[in-house]
Amino acid sequence: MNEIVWPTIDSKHLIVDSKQMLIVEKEMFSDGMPQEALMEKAGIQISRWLLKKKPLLKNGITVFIGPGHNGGDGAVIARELFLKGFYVQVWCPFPIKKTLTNDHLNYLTSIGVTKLVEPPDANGKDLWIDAVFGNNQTRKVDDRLIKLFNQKFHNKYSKVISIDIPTGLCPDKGQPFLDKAVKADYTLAIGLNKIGLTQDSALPFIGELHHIDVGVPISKLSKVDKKIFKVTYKDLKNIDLPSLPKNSNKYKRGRTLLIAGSEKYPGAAYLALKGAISSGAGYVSAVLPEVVAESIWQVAPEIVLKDIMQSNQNGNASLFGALKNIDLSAFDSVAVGPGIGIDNDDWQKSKDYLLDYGGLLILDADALNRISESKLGANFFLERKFKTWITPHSKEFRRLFPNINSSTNLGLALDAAKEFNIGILFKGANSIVADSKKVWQLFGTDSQTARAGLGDLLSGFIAGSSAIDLTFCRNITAEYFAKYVLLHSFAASKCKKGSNASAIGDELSKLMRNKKMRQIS
Ligand SMILES: NC(=O)C1=CN([C@@H]2O[C@H](COP(=O)(O)OP(=O)(O)OC[C@H]3O[C@@H](n4cnc5c(N)ncnc54)[C@H](OP(=O)(O)O)[C@@H]3O)[C@@H](O)[C@H]2O)[C@@H](O)CC1
Ligand SMILES: [K+]
Repeated sequence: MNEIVWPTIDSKHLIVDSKQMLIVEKEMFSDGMPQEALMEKAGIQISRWLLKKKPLLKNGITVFIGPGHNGGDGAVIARELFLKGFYVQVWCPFPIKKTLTNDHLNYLTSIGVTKLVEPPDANGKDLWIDAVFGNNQTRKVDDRLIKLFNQKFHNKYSKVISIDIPTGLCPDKGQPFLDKAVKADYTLAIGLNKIGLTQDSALPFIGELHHIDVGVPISKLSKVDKKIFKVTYKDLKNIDLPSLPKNSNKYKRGRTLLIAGSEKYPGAAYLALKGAISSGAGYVSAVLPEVVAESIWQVAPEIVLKDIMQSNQNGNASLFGALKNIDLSAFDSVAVGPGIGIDNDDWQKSKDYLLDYGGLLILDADALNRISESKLGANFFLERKFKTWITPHSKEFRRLFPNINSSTNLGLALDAAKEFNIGILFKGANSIVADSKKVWQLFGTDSQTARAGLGDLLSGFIAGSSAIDLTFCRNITAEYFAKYVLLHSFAASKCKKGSNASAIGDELSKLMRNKKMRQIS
C-alpha cells in the first residue's frame, strides 16, 4: 500500500524548479533529441492550443520575442498562426542572443510577418503573447516593458498570454524579481510546471495555468530527486478509498478521538466532530467542554463522550484532567486542537500523554499555538517518536518554526517536514501537504476553503479518515493526508458562497458516501 503513488508520475503532475527543468532538457538533448525539434514541438503544441480559442485571435496577434529560447518559442508560434491566416506582428524589446531564435525570426520576416520597430500600442485589440523571458530568467526586467504589458492587461481590451513563465516572475519563488512582473490572463507552462507558477504568490500574475506537453519521457521524470506533485480536483477520480466490509464491527472501522472545544470556543468542537462523522469512521469519540457535552447527543448521537474537560478562568480548556484518565492506545488516531484555547500550565502537564501516544497524532490550531508557546517549542515533534501530522496556516507555521527560512511556502513546508519528521498541511489559497520525502501542491482549488470553521471541520475529517485507513495499513503516508485535504476542499467548492462550515460537513458526508458507493458498484 505504501508504494502507491498518487497522483501518477507524469509531466502534468510533476513540479520542478528551474534547475531541475534545465537538467531534464539537457539530458534529452544529450540523448539525441535535437534542440530545434523540442522548440518546434513546444511552439506547435501552443499554436494548437491557441487555434482552439479562435475568439482570442480574431483581432490579430502581437508576439513579444525575447533574446533567448523563450523568444524562439514565440517565433514558432508567430509563424504557425501567420500560416493559418491570422494577422501577426512581432516586436523584439532586446537584442536577440541565441542563434536558433535569430534563425526563426529571420524566417518570419522573410515570409511577411511584420517586425515592429517601436513598441506596440497597449490600447489595441490584438492578443499579446509574452515570449520575452522564460525558465532561465534570473533578474529584474526593464520596468517600461512590464508597465506596457500591465497597461494592456488592465485595460481589458484583449488578453495577454505568457509563454512558460510571465516575464519578470521568478520561476522558483513565484514572486517578481523586483516589485513588478507581467500579469497574464493565461500562462502556458512548457514541458513541466515550474514551482514558482503554483505558489500562492504567483496567483496575481499567472491567470489560468495550462500545461503544454512536449513529451518528456517518464524515465527522466522518475529521476527527478525531490518529488513535488501538483494535484487538482481532476485527481479526485483516482483516489481509492478502502471499502470497509459491511459486517466489520465498528471498532475495526477506524477509532478516533477528538479533543476539541472550550467554554470560549464551543463551536469548534461541533465542527470537528461533524468532520469526523462525515469521514464514515466507525467509532468517533470525544473529550469535550461541558457546554458542548451537554447537548452533543442532540446533534450527533453517534459520538461516544469519553470525558469532560474543565475550563480555566479564561474559558480555555484544561486537557490534563481528561488525558490522565484515558487510554489513548485504544485509538487509531487522536486529533487535538480546534477551539481548545491557550493554557501553558495545562500543556506542560498534558504534553507527555501526547508524546507517548503511539498512534497518529493530529495537531491543529491552539494545540500548535500551545506548542509554540511552550519551553520545548517545535522540539516536541522530535521528542515524539510516532507519526504526527500538523495543519498550520502561515502565521501558526511562523510561530512554530521561527528558524525555518525558505522563499516559498512549499520550501517552508518541506524543510519543516524533514527537520522535524512530521507530515504538514500548510494552509493557503492553494494548500501544500508535505512529508520528508514528497510534497503535494494543491492547485486550482477553491479559495472558499478558507471560510470560517472549515479548519475545524478538516481536522475532524482527517482524524476520522486516517483512523479508517489505519485499519488497513498501519503506516499511512502523507499521500493520504493530501487526499483528505483535497476531498475536503472539493466539498467546500461544491457549496455556495456564504454556506457555513456545517453545510460543508453535510456535503463532505455526501461526497464520501457517493465515492465509496461508486467504488463498490
Ligand atoms: N522546457 C522545455 O521543454 C522547452 C523550453 N523551451 C523554451 O526555452 C526557454 C528557456 O530558454 P533560455 O534558456 O534561452 O532562457 P530565457 O528565459 O528565454 O532567457 C534567457 C536569456 O535572456 C537573458 N536575460 C535573462 N533575464 C534578463 C533580463 N532581466 N534582462 C535582459 N536579459 C535577460 C539571458 O541573458 P544572460 O543572463 O545570459 O545575460 C539569456 O540570454 C523556456 O522558458 C521555454 O520557453 C523550448 O524552446 C523547448 C522546450
Ligand atoms: K514569458
